[in-house]
Amino acid sequence: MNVNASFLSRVDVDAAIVDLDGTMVDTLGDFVAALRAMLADLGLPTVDAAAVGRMVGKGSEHLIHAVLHHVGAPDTRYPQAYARYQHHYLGINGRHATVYDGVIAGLQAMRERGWRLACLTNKPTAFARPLLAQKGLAGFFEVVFGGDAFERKKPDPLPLLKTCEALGTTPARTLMVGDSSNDAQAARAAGCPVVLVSYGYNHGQPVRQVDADAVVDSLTELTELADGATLG
Ligand SMILES: O=C(O)COP(=O)(O)O
Ligand SMILES: [Mg+2]
Repeated sequence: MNVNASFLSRVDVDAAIVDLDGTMVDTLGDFVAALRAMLADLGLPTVDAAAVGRMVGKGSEHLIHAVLHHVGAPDTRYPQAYARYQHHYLGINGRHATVYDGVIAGLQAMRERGWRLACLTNKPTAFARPLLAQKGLAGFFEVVFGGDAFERKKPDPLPLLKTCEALGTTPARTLMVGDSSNDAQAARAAGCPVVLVSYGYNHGQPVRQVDADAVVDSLTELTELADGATLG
């Protein structure tokens, strides 16, 4: 269950930057529904959920290019596909999505420890904010940044550095909590410690192969590690 589980009891943490899709909310159903409606509008073949799960994580633009390629459609369909996807996603946002077990209690425990909290996702801000509000998560976060908030997205370190700046914290004391190699690579490059959850989307790859400080099965497990609990 744990990789270097003791590291959190040794690291001083002032803040956490928490990823959204695959970490706090299981949004695969939303992605699948919006993409299938988009493909139907374009007269293209449908996609299965497992394939979508391997393609999410790098923002809407990447996802749509990948899906068009997956169904054998030319990339010239991209502008129309993007417009239809935006339309459908905004319409169904949150309808096929559920908060993972342990998220609310985990975020509460982080706040009780005095950690400052930011949400940083590659999801467009216009999708992320209503989703957090709808799922009762918005109130935990001082700042929320989507994939369009900065010049570059995760795995680039820029969004993490900008989020630390917004929180007024140093990267070395700001924990990244995510579900994929995007989050881990961005954290390593920014100099943030990083913990990954075991249950999200990692481009179809085993999350334990990613270079991270720890892998946890829930956000409550993460806060137990931070309290120095012995797990293993
Ligand atoms: O929308 C995506 O591509 C994934 O977003 P995430 O950064 O919250 O995992
Ligand atoms: Mg994610």
